[in-house]
Formats: sequence, C-alpha cells, structure tokens
Amino acid sequence: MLSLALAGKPNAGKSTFYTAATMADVEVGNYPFTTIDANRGVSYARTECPCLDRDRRCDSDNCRDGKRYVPVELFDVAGLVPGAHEGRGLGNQFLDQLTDADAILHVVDAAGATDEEGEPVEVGEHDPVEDLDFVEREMDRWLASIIDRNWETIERESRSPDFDIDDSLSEMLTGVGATVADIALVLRNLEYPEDPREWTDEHRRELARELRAQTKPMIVVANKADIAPEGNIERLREAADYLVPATADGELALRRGAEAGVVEYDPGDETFSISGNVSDQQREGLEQIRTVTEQYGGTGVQQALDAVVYDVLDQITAYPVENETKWIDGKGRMLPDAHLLPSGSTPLDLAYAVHSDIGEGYLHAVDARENRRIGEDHELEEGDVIKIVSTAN
Ligand SMILES: Nc1nc2c(ncn2[C@@H]2O[C@H](COP(=O)(O)OP(=O)(O)OP(=O)(O)O)[C@@H](O)[C@H]2O)c(=O)[nH]1
Repeated sequence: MLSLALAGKPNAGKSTFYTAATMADVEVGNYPFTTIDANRGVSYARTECPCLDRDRRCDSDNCRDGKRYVPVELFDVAGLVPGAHEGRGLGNQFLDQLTDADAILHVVDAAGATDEEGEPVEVGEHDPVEDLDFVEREMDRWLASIIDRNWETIERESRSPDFDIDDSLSEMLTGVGATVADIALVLRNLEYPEDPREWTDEHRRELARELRAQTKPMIVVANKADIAPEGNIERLREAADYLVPATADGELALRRGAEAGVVEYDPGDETFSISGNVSDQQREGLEQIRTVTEQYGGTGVQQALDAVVYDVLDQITAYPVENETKWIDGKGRMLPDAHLLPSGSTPLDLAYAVHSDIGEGYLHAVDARENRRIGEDHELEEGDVIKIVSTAN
C-alpha cells in the first residue's frame, strides 16, 4: 500500500487533517494495518469507479455511487520542529519515520496564526511563506547525517581493489528506503569524485538533497484557508511547487455531519448540503466552510490526497476480476478490489500486486472493458478492469 506522511509545524492542523482523512466511514477491508497506532491509519484516494459504465453500481463499501475510495496508508509525523535534525523537539525519531513514506503532505498554517515554532499568535502575524522550506531543510539535514554516519564504511570499502563508488553508494542508499531506480536517477544528476576521500561536505549535502527530491516528493497543504488573510494562499502558491488550499477543520465537520446524518457529503465532493436538523451555531459553522468549498472546489483534504497519489506519484487504479463479463470475483462481488500502480504498469505487475503466487503463475490477461486479450507488456490505464489468468487461480 502507498504510504503518505503528514508533516509540518506544530498547530498547523496535521492531527485534524489526519483525523478527518482516516475517519473509518468507508469499509477498510481486510488490510492488516487499519489502525497501527494513534498516528498511523488508512485513508483513501478518490477516483471514478468503472462501475459508472455499467447499469449497476458495485456493492463494495469502498464505492459510493461511482465514487471509488482506494486505500492508502497515512501517518502523522508529529513533533517536527525547526532544528529537529539536531534532536530538537521530538527530533530524529520522527524523521526516521519518513524512511518509508512514498510522499509527504506538508501542512502549512496559511492563516499565519502560529509563529515559526508553532506557538499560537494572532491571525496574519506570521508569514507562512517562511514555513515552506523547513520540512525539506530538516529532511535534507537528516539524510545528510545518515550519509555522514556511513561515510567511514564507504572509505573503508574504497581500499578494496574492486571498489566501485556507485555500488557502495547504492548499497548505502537502499538502507534509507531508496529503490534501485531512484538511486540510478540520483547518481546521474550528480557530479562527484570516484574517491570517497575526496568528497567534501558539500558533495554529501548535495547527495542528500537529490535523494530527498527523488524519493520524498511533497505537496503543500495550505490549511486554515477559512481564516487565511487575503492574499496568503496566492503568495504561498507562487512560492510552492504544488499547493492545495484546505480546511482540515471543515472536512472533519463535514464528515462528522455526514456520519450523524445531518449533512450530505462524500469526501472529495465539491460541495455539500444540510439535510437534517442543525442548531443555528452549527449552520453558521457549516456556512463558513462553504466559503472555502465554493472558492476552491472542496475542502481540499481529499483533493490533497488525490493530488499526491494521482499527480505527484503518478499512479493509476486497476481492478482485478475473476469474471470478465460480470466484473465480479469468485464470491459474486462486483469490482471488489482496486489496486494503485505506478503509471506504465503492466498486467503482470498487477498480477504480482494481487499476490506473488498469481504473478509467478501468470499466463495471460483479458481487458474486461474491451473484452480482448492483452499482452504481458501492455500498459494499463486508469480504471482498467482486468482478468488475470494464472496457474495459481
Ligand atoms: N480555522 C481553522 N483552524 C484549524 C483548521 N485545521 C485545524 N485547525 C485548528 O488548529 C489547531 C491545531 O490543529 P492540530 O490538528 O492539533 O495541529 P497539529 O499540526 O496536529 O499540531 P501538533 O499536534 O502540535 O503537531 C486546532 O485548534 C485546530 O482546531 C482549519 O482548517 N481552520
């Protein structure tokens, strides 16, 4: 499962985002780590379900009238403050959690209602643009410190006659969660001496920066958009590579309202309606959320998750089925599973994602939407419904 990390200053709204995004109001299925601990849970990316092309909707609780929610892991890296790499705040222990993150959602207090340390101040008192670089900076220093710690080993290895700097670096970097493909890209973008003893601190810092940029893509969630002073979001947008305005508080209120049956809203909807009895105060709160949903096309929480999964990580959703005409599994459930795969994945990749045995016994695949057999190296597309024929099923 993809793993997404929430990072940002204290009081930016990470816990609120996390609580809203992991509210178990859609079926979690039999994923082993529904709730691993208080800060790690299952959230969803939303996409259009292929059942929209059929005359009936699927029965899965992960599909609501064609809105399909595909599980991803979400965790909250609390306790990250400027200086964390030196052990400030809760320090390195929390940075270490980022090792297995596929991407990072950097939650920024766009209202400027917290200072650089995360202490509350008057709305607008702090300039949130100043907060943008801190997570990247802390991560770069954290990675640089891991590289520094391992440098002695690399220098020792360099005394061996068959020493190869690329091999040694690769071995070290797989230890921090980088794939072989990531490392190849990182090393291609750098110029560095063959002899590790000639490396300067700057070489190691550059390696850390490249590695972070390659393995930990990030989007900025400009939170508290409901109270952000005019112009803040636009200035943040200009300064950030990828930004989604949001109100985490608003999303939480809407999901709770929907659960209580007083609001009609599915996560990621652009708008909502009030359908039950609410107090004047609640109505006022909900109407305040509407100012954000109207301006930005939603609360931004689901939109941020979708942006990370589908834009930044460039994933597609594929649906394995056992019966290619009815799109059901062996138990008669329509489109029971959805798998996120990197764009460019093939039916064989999907087979392995379903189960390693299915991958190993792979014989061929059928595109159920087109009703034709497809080759092993055929590139899957978003929403593909695929029957895999394998000696294992
Ligand atoms: N106005 C407004 N307030 C928000 C929003 N999201 C969160 N808050 C408030 O901001 C404060 C901090 O939110 P938290 O979610 O606890 O922040 P955090 O980043 O998890 O903080 P730490 O746990 O200290 O790291 C709380 O009072 C929230 O209610 C929002 O969208 N709008």
